[in-house]
Amino acid sequence: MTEPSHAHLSVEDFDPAASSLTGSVDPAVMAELLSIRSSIDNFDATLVYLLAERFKATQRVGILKAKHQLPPADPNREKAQIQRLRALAESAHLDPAFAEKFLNFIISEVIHHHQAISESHSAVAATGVVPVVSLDGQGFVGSPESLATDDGGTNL
Ligand SMILES: C=C(O[C@@H]1C=C(C(=O)O)C=C[C@H]1O)C(=O)O
Repeated sequence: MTEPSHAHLSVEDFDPAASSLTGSVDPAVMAELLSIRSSIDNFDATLVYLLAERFKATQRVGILKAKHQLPPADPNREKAQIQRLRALAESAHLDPAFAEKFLNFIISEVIHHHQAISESHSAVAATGVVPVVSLDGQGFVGSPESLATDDGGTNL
């Protein structure tokens, strides 16, 4: 049986030569394909790091909003961001519709995080015992003591 795609694997387990084409393609073509794929793998790694940093920043915004009872979403800010991203995409020869969809996808995830932070924050204010949802949505981090700090216990 093959591993389910969500099984926890470390970076070292990645096989850059994994392919459904192995053995059925001219070796020179395969070599060129693998060479281009190694750049794709670097881009994908960079995207993960960039997204992680962006979510760290938006988590700080979420904590600030929760502390000051501000709404999770800011539609006018989003409109301005989308206009800018569409213009940047055009100048970079990237499909602006794709850029908009991608940004909206990320923003909607951020808003979910902000709602969760806000709910945790209100619950802690009321009871002093509800922990904070982790950034990856896989569980909880922090405690009432850590929430007393500006970074929600994340050391941001
Ligand atoms: C991060 C913020 O919260 C939300 C998420 C945004 C984003 O991911 O860029 C933008 C606006 C808000 O709807 C913010 O208000 O700056």
